[in-house]
Amino acid sequence: MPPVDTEALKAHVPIVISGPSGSGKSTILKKLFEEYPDKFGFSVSHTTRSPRTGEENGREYHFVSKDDFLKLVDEKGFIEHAQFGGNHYGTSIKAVEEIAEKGRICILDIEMEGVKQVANHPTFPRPRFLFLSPPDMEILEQRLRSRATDKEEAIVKRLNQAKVEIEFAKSGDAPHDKIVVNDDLEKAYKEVREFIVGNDA
Ligand SMILES: Nc1ncnc2c1ncn2[C@@H]1O[C@H](COP(=O)(O)OP(=O)(O)OP(=O)(O)O)[C@@H](O)[C@H]1O
Repeated sequence: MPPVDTEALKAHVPIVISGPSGSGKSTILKKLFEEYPDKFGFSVSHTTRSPRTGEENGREYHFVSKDDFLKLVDEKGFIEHAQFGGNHYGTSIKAVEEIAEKGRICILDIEMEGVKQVANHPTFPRPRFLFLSPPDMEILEQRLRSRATDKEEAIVKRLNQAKVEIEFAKSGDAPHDKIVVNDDLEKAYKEVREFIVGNDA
C-alpha cells in the first residue's frame, strides 16, 4: 500500500463536495476560487482513456494503461475510482497529497458512490465532507432546464439520481459533516465558505 503523507493532509485537510447534478457545486466553487485564488487545488485524476488533442499527461489526467490502473486499485492507491463508458477513472492518494504538500486545500468534487469509497478507505485520512442540496426537486428541475446543457432524457436521469443522493445524504450512512441548502446563492456561498475556510480566511 502506498505510504500516506498524513502530516501534509492534517495541515491541509481535503474537502469532499458532493450533491446532485444542478445543485450548484461548480457555481459555488468558482466563486470560492475567485475569492481565494491561491488557497485551493484540484488533484489530477488517473484515466485509462486515450489523451485528446492538446491534453498533456499529468496536467488534465495521468493517462495510464488498464493494467497499471488495476494494479493501483489492488494496492488501494485510489481514494475513489469508477468506470464510465468503458474507461476507468480514479483519484489517487498521491494526487491528493501533492496538493496538500503545496500548502493548498484539495477540493474533491465527487459523486455519491465515490463519497462512500472515500469514507471507507482503509488508509486515507478522513477528509471533511460537504453536501450541497437543492432547496427542492421543483427548483432543481427549473435550474437544470434553464442551464440548458442537457437533453430531456438526461434531465430526467439527473432528477431521479438526485432523489437517490438526497435520500442517502439524509440517511445515517452518509459521512457528511455539513449540508448546505442552495436556495439563495449568496447565503449558500457564505455557508460553504464558512465551512471550508472558517476562521482561516
Ligand atoms: N442559488 C441559486 N439560485 C439560482 N440558480 C442557481 C443557484 N445556484 C446555481 N444556480 C444555477 O443552477 C444551475 C446548476 O448549477 P451548477 O452547474 O453549478 O451545478 P453543479 O452542481 O455543478 O452540476 P453538475 O454536477 O452537473 O456539474 C446553473 O445554471 C447555475 O447558474
